[in-house]
Amino acid sequence: MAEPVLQLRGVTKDYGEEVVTRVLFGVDLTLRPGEFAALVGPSGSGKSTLLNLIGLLDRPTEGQVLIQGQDTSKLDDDGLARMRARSLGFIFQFHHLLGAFTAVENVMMPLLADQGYPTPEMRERALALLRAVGLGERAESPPSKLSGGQQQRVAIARALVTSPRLVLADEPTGNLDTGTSVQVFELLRRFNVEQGTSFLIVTHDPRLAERCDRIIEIVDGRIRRDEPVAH
Ligand SMILES: Nc1ncnc2c1ncn2[C@@H]1O[C@H](COP(=O)(O)OP(=O)(O)OP(=O)(O)O)[C@@H](O)[C@H]1O
Repeated sequence: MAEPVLQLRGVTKDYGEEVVTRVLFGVDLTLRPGEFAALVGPSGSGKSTLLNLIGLLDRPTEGQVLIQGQDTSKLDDDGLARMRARSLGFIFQFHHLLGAFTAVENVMMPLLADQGYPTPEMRERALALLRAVGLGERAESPPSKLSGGQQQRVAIARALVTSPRLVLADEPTGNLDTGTSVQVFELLRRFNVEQGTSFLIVTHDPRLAERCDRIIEIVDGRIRRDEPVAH
């Protein structure tokens, strides 16, 4: 069987120093290449905390996070940053596009972070992604001239420009109306099917969760349910 893109082994997370609060309790989770999974659960249950650990933005108190088989607890901060740039893509509820740059420049940013200076190939790659999300004509527009759904499509192009093996999406449609949400969601699904990219999508919307192949539910810092969705 193909190597998992993600493995969590006994991951716990505590916050605070004098008063310690445990928010994740020994979470085990495996995601395989091409999986399209929803992460659901009540507010405060630990979804964002878990996503931050998987995204290598924070370290677990105990346990291990393996990305493509590599134990990330062995990496220093530079190693984590490289792993993040090479293997992971991020999509947030609020897209965090940079207002002073055009759409295509925003999409190029993760490539720049890796290599340091822009090249014509980077621009071509970013344009190809913008065309793939239906925004080839808007490449030179600043984010402020785009609708909410268009801005989120630029953010998706930016997340995918490095061909990550795993994309982490935190409420990617939380800020959009229902029709636009479905369009944005279908776009993620298309990349999943066409490129085999794995997705882990935090959502509060049960209808969107039901469109995924697997639903992982977290309650009070523990996985309470993890099952496939019958389509
Ligand atoms: N930096 C922090 N310091 C202390 N406590 C924190 C910190 N971040 C989160 N928490 C606490 O950890 C728990 C889990 O929070 P988390 O943001 O992971 O939940 P969530 O499931 O993502 O919630 P929501 O759906 O509302 O975004 C909450 O009780 C929260 O108050």
